[in-house]
Amino acid sequence: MISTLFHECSDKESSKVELKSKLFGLAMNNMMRMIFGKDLAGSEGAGSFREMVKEAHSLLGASTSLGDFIPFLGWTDWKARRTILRLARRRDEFLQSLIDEHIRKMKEMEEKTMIGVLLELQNSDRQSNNDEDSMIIKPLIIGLLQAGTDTSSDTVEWAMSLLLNNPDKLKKARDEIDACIGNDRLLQETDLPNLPYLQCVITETLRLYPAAPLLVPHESAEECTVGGYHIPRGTMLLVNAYAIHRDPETWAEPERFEPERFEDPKGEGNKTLPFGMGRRRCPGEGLGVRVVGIVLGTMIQCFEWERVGEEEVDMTEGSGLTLPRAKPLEAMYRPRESMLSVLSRL
Ligand code: HEM
Repeated sequence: MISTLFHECSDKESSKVELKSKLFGLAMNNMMRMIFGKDLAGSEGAGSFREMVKEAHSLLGASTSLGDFIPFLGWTDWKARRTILRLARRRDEFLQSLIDEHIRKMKEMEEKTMIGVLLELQNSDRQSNNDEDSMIIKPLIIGLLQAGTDTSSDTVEWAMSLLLNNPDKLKKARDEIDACIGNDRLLQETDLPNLPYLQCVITETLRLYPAAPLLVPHESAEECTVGGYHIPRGTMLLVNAYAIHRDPETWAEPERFEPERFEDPKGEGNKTLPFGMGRRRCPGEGLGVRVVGIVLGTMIQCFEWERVGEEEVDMTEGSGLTLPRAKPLEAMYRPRESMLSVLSRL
């Protein structure tokens, strides 16, 4: 993405870029490379799969189904149910074609991929049959693509929006990167532990804009009491991370973007839960934090970023299972003079 941004802009003057589609494409390709060992950039399937992920997240938002709140009105959701089933079929066909292609090419492939390992396990288990395995492998991949793409890309987009509205924080993050890495090479994963302020920016972004604002709906396995409320078995439970993260009883000036609140481990400390908690906590947290750190850090390291106009970036939120921006982020950018030699080698 950095290389594309560099080659798409002019050397000296600022160019305008719409970041959402670029960031989502990057997250998607990243996951695809891990799962299938190949980059789907520009392929016909990749574009439509992106649309499918977006559509699924907007349909699966906990607040979009009336029947979840008033069960006898469940029939009013018939249209959404039909759309979800159609979407599931399309997604299934797309993934099946990738799995079939992988099986055909598997012998020639040198690198191990996640799908390769799963298919090998399938072959070594004589008890299994192909249909049953597809029923395990495909949902696993869908879960990863669904959970691991726009969560990361939306977080980078929100972080950049916040930084554009707070140029002093953007400068502070850039100064830290320059001091730690310099301008002779690109930021790498191993640099992240040495960039505490960048980490604070990410934590503060996830506090204000948690990628899954109501986490993922859970169901009580047993009858229980929570905060004095009786919860029958089988009740859908939503955790409002968004409200917890902005609770004025917990946070000083909760609406303010203040990465510094996480600098002091004894300060407001880690009272956020953007990845959930307990056994169903996000298993992709480590990967998500690294991907967001590398992408955001490299964007800050390589380019000067500015708002498109004088007015602040509009921070209106969209809806769905995840928390996208209502309008894709547009920004002005130009390569940093000091990074030109690194960028021109990409
Ligand atoms: C900034 C990035 C991310 C955020 C903020 C995030 C957040 C979350 C949250 C809030 C949950 C629900 C936890 C709960 O209900 O208690 C979740 C679940 C999940 N996440 Fe993430 N996630 C991110 C990245 C990823 C990545 C990169 C992957 C995969 C590679 C991933 C895979 C999953 C899976 C498979 C689940 C379902 C776990 C289960 O149901 O047991 N996530 N994530």
